Amino acid sequence: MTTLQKQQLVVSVEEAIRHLCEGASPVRTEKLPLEDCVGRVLAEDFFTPFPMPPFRRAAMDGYAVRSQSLLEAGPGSEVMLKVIAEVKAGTSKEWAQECTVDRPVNDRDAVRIFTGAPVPHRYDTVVMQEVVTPIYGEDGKPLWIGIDRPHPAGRHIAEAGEDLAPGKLILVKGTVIGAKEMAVLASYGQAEAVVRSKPRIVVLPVGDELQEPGTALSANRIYDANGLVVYAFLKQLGAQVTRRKPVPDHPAILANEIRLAAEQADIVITTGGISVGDHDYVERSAASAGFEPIFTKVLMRPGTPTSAFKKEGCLLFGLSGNPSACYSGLELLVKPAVQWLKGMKNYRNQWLKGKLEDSVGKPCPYPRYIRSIATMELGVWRIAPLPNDKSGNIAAFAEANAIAVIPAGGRGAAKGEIVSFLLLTHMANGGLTL
Ligand SMILES: Nc1nc2c(c(=O)[nH]1)N[C@H]1C(S)=C(S)[C@@H](COP(=O)(O)OP(=O)(O)OC[C@H]3O[C@@H](n4cnc5c(N)ncnc54)[C@H](O)[C@@H]3O)O[C@H]1N2
Ligand code: MOO
Repeated sequence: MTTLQKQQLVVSVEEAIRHLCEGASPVRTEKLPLEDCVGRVLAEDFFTPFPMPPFRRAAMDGYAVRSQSLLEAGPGSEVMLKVIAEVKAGTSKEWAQECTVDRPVNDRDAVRIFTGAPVPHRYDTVVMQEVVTPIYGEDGKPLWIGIDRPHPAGRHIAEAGEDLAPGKLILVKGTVIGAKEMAVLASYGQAEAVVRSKPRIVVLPVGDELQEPGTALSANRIYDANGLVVYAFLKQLGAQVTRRKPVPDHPAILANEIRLAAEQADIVITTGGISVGDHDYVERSAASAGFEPIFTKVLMRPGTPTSAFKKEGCLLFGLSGNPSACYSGLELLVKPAVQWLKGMKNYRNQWLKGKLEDSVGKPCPYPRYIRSIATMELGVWRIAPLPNDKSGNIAAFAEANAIAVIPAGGRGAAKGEIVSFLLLTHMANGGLTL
């Protein structure tokens, strides 16, 4: 971190994320019914408590037989086996064993069996009913079966523990619980899981010019877009979000709002009022509310004035008021920090590589994060930069599905150059609305 002058703490995006995570710990944990754990982050490792499957079971509907009985079977020389019992899924293990107990080793017998039923110890293979010729009794049940081929031991049988041995670490803490993870937890009969609580976040849009949506727009004023942008973004990340009405450009009122928000939140996010203008009060009000700066300038454009502060267990982000810069701050900085607080092991953004479809001429002393459309063609990501991508505009970022990075320096980037990019948070690419 470079200290340019008092209170100007300049960081790169990577350094900003490191400082944010170093200064904050994952939030509280709670025990919840499994149904309420979708999208939550597991707070404890999960070790398998017993073998899976828990017993030796049939994987097909058919007949449990001894492979030895079929050694001489072949086309035209069927081996006939007597069907001595039937075992279906849910049958108690004891009953399945009892039904074949004390039979002479060489007897040619079989047990009618169904998928998921325990395989009696006597038998080492299951023959699918499609390859068996049954002779039925008066009750419609098979009395004898003819089989015209040998059958290797173990076929169509799932051995106890073949899927998972007991004591195996199968879900590590920090895993997000989705349908796949439910397969493990539910298969082991877990009714509850210990998960991280949702981070509590308060959003404070700042600016005298801002009006609430739904009111008639006065001259020279604008609607508060960022309040809802930040709210929606954080909901997609699975946070518990409260959106406040716009706060005026007034240092004492803003300091009080920040103080009140910090009492109820793990993160407070302001938008606007963070630059160098006479009426930009976020930094001063944050200090009055007892916050220490973590950084006050980020080497990125848009969103250079993005700042972060901390006070005890609370982080405060000062995002830019320009909607596109505000959104960049959310994707590049707020998202990894929120995911860290959620206790996610993969909290960092996943950067990909793609080929620029157009040159980007505008030189910039900082890395430029441009809104783009990323498409995959023949295994290669292609990045089309969107026109009119100004920090104060909304069209380009509303249309974009990616942010690509043009490296710092006077040159920009040429068409065909390989650049890093990030797919934007969206319901369709991993966001969660909870
Ligand atoms: N002399 C300088 N001026 C500026 C600099 C600079 O370095 N020197 N930096 C510029 C850059 S870069 C940015 S980004 C902006 C950031 O300004 P703030 O974060 O303080 O934001 P505001 O000035 O309050 O507002 C900027 C712009 O965004 C509109 N806005 C604000 N809040 C909302 C909202 N909730 N919804 C929609 N739009 C909003 C606001 O009306 C302004 O038009 O500073 C530059 N200035
Ligand atoms: O950093 Mo500002 O967001 O370029 O416009």
